Amino acid sequence: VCPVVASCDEGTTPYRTMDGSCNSLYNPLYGTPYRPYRRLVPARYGDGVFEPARMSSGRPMPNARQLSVALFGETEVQDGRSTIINMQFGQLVAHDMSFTADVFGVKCCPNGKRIPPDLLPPRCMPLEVPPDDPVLPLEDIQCMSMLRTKTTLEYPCATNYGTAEQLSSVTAYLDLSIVYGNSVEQTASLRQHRGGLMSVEHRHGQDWPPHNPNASRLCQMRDGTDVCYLTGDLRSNQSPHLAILQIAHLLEHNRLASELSILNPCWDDERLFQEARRINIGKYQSIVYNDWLPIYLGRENMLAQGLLHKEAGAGEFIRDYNLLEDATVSNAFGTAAFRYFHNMIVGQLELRVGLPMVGEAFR
Ligand code: HEM
Ligand SMILES: [Ca+2]
Repeated sequence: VCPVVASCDEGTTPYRTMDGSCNSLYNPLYGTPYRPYRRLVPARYGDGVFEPARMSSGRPMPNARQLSVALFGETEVQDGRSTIINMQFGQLVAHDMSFTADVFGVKCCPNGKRIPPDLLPPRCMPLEVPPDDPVLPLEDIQCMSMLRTKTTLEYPCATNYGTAEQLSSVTAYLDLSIVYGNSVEQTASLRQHRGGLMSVEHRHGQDWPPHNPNASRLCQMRDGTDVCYLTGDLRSNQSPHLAILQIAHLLEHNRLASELSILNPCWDDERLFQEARRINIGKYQSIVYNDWLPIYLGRENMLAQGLLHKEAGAGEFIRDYNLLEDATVSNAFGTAAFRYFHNMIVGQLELRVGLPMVGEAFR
């Protein structure tokens, strides 16, 4: 079903929509799922439309793994200041903003073993491991699974700009879509529909996200005691560290909804849900902008760029919302810039639970 242009009757709801539509009344679809990534510079495909770019000599680009090893090596550098949570919170933010549609689901290099080119599934472009690679051949890994994603060329709903454009499947806004999902229907399936609460399972004296009904497909389950959570984001089981942050934001929603219901006994389920969601998102955005981003961008730089403001006085507000601003994530940001943080992942992390394809791609 193709997304229809939302009609944003002002005043119908004071809350963020679940799919991010109507944030900008200038273009209600800015930042909504299943739209092409924005481009900072024009695409440069080999054939001008879809084929991978080539060097000016016409030869294929150098092997990406070879470049990675040559440029960054395989060393571990301990950070004297930050713990793993700095990296981990970033992954949560990344998942809130970007998820390339159809990036997973096809194995292009099963268990690290090469598939003969004529048997490769469509859209597969596995990355060959160079023979002199210092790490992967030791584990008998011949290649890494890489899948070219679906683009506007295949997706009938998206505007076709003539060249292939990749699509993001999540809201670009920092709206905790990782907790609440990306559409009205998805959110409805995650809610209890009473007391404004999100669905949870009570085990060992504590609340947890519900079991994922697609566990066998989505998670590597070693045995019946392994868990695979249902959250707003398909990637939430990728590592225990990521799952913990998903759980924290889910439980904070239910804590807020419960507190609000005591303070406001007349509020119905919808009001409690939306008000708790609004506060939860506000707190999270405050952490992103006031605490997390300054570590990397520098508070002074953020102030200079208008990403932060000098503290407003009591009762004062900053009104810098610009409805002409397109919040859509750019391809360069989702594909390159924001993955810079992959450099910060400590080498010995094990991805015991999680999407099998993710574990494989990451190796
Ligand atoms: C244990 C930590 C992490 C693991 C195992 C991991 C692994 C992965 C994998 C396998 C992908 C998909 C690769 C593909 O396109 O085929 C990916 C995508 C991505 N990662 Fe990470 N990552 C981690 C942490 C982070 C962090 C800390 C950030 C940023 C702060 C980040 C940002 C991104 C972004 C922006 C994408 C692209 C998402 C999309 O639009 O589809 N990741 N990561
Ligand atoms: Ca989002």
